[in-house]
Amino acid sequence: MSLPSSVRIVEVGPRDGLQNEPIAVSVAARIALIEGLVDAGLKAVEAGSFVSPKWVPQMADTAAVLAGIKRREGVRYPVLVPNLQGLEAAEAAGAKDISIFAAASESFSKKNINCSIAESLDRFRPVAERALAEERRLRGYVSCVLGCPYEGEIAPEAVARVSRALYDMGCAEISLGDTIGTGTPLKAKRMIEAVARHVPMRQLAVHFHDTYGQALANILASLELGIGVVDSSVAGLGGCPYAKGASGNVATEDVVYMLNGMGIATGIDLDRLAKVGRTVLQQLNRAPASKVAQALAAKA
Ligand SMILES: CC(C)(COP(=O)([O-])OP(=O)([O-])OC[C@H]1O[C@@H](n2cnc3c(N)ncnc32)[C@H](O)[C@@H]1OP(=O)([O-])[O-])[C@@H](O)C(=O)NCCC(=O)NCCSC(=O)C[C@@](C)(O)CC(=O)[O-]
Repeated sequence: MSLPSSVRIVEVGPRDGLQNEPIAVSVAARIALIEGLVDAGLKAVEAGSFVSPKWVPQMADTAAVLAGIKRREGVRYPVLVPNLQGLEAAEAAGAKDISIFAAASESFSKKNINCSIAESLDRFRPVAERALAEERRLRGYVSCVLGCPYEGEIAPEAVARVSRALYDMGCAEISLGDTIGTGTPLKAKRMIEAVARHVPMRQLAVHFHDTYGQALANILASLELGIGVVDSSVAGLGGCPYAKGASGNVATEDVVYMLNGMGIATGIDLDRLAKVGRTVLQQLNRAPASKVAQALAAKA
């Protein structure tokens, strides 16, 4: 079994986590969350999204969040944009890292961004061209890679087609999203193998939600294939407002604990991370989804 010596974690809590919370978190608290995560050692922290506030009100004020954080050398603060309007707002806010987001399921694409997959790719092409011309780093997301809340099973080839299209647009990294967390390890492996026939493995990231408790097993299976980038969310916050029943992303605490135990470096201080998680959970008035966070809280 071959495993990487280090894994790069992309923290998505301040975006994927908070976008689904019924309690709106203040700009000051969003800034403090991002700063706390960077203090804990995270080198990529998704800061928010420039989407329609009618669709996702929790992400309004992302410009104010970007204006408020002290940007640190060597840390990336990616933001999601769905169209040129979003890119313009991201440019004005000084975002250097842009993420575009498509889906492998037609129904999910329509529910999430109000257009078909083909229309979304046509919409993303000029966004990608402009972002790259401005020397911004581009990340692409593919949602519903292991199942769709509206269509059920999704064929690995459908995921590969959309991933390839995003790669051809110049995405430096493609994140494969198990939006509703229905994936299991062997299915995850088959899907990644199909995508890796079109996109180099080193440019793939995995993004598992933990709805069915399969995320860590899926991550381990992905690492065995050569994946080196994992998305996760502090305290297991998260979900997608357009994927009913989708629970949180895999908790960053759980991923770091597992990787620490396997001798795989992440550069993250688990105790500091868990503290950041406890603070945000207090603000949201919620219990942690993370088993590791619960265990550490019991000891704190
Ligand atoms: C894509 C649209 C905008 C289409 O929405 P639409 O209604 O078709 O857009 P439109 O172009 O017809 O414009 C309608 C209104 O939206 C405004 N608008 C248009 N664009 C923007 C923008 N960028 N920023 C701010 N406002 C915008 C526009 O100005 C107009 O305002 P009005 O004239 O009515 O006042 C909408 O569907 C949308 O914002 N969707 C975002 C949904 C979203 O953020 N979902 C969560 C992120 S994806 C995810 O979580 C999955 C992921 C990435 O984590 C991976 C995984 O786990 O699967």
